[in-house]
Amino acid sequence: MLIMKNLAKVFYADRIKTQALHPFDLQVEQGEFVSIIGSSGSGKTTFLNIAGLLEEHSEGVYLLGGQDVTTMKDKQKSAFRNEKIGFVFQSFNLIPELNLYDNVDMPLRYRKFTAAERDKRIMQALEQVGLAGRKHHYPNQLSGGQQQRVAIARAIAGSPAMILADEPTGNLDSKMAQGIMTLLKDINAQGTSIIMVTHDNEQAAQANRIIQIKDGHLSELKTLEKAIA
Ligand SMILES: Nc1ncnc2c1ncn2[C@@H]1O[C@H](COP(=O)(O)OP(=O)(O)OP(=O)(O)O)[C@@H](O)[C@H]1O
Repeated sequence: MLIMKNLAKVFYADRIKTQALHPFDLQVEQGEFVSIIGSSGSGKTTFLNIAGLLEEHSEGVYLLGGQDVTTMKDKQKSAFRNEKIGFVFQSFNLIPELNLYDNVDMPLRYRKFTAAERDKRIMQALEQVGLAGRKHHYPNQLSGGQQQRVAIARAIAGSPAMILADEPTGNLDSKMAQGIMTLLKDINAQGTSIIMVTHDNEQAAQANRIIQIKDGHLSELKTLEKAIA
């Protein structure tokens, strides 16, 4: 589903070159749950931004769903991103002026769904995260864990092939965090691939695969002990 070959990223700022990601190969199949770990500045966000088509890679090939994203024009890329990828962020990124229903509707507005199809998708997504009864509520009327559930509903409503989650439980206490992990695992069990950046080794261990990034070098870990050592 996701194929990266010899992919690398270099930033130039003030004539300083930063090799944020050294060339690497990675393949993620449909239905896999991959966690990404690594210390601050190692390149995790850069990786996620490239995977999410928010940033361009400097070298190599990136195929998503069999399509080469390197050659896509901006408009085509945005539409492709909206269709294929759901995003979940540490700080939820809900729109405070919109109720839950309209927040989940946001990415669907850019798709060719009828109003009835959108309504069905919004309600199904809110039901899956257990918040259908609160569709008229606003984000500030919810706990952090509930807000993240709405963000997850927004991410899944368009039936993406893949969810990219950047520290999805970073702002939550451990009980709420495990609730979010359980929800992500349920969504993954239904076939959606998930790539999740986390600082939490226990959470990382709940994925099928663990990728560690160290100073821009990606490596796959067989066990988490290696990551902790
Ligand atoms: N726009 C940019 N311009 C120049 N350098 C950048 C840019 N974005 C990131 N970098 C550099 O690339 C490297 C990787 O950064 P990145 O944000 O991907 O790390 P990270 O692992 O996500 O860190 P954290 O856990 O602190 O969020 C760092 O050295 C960073 O300074």
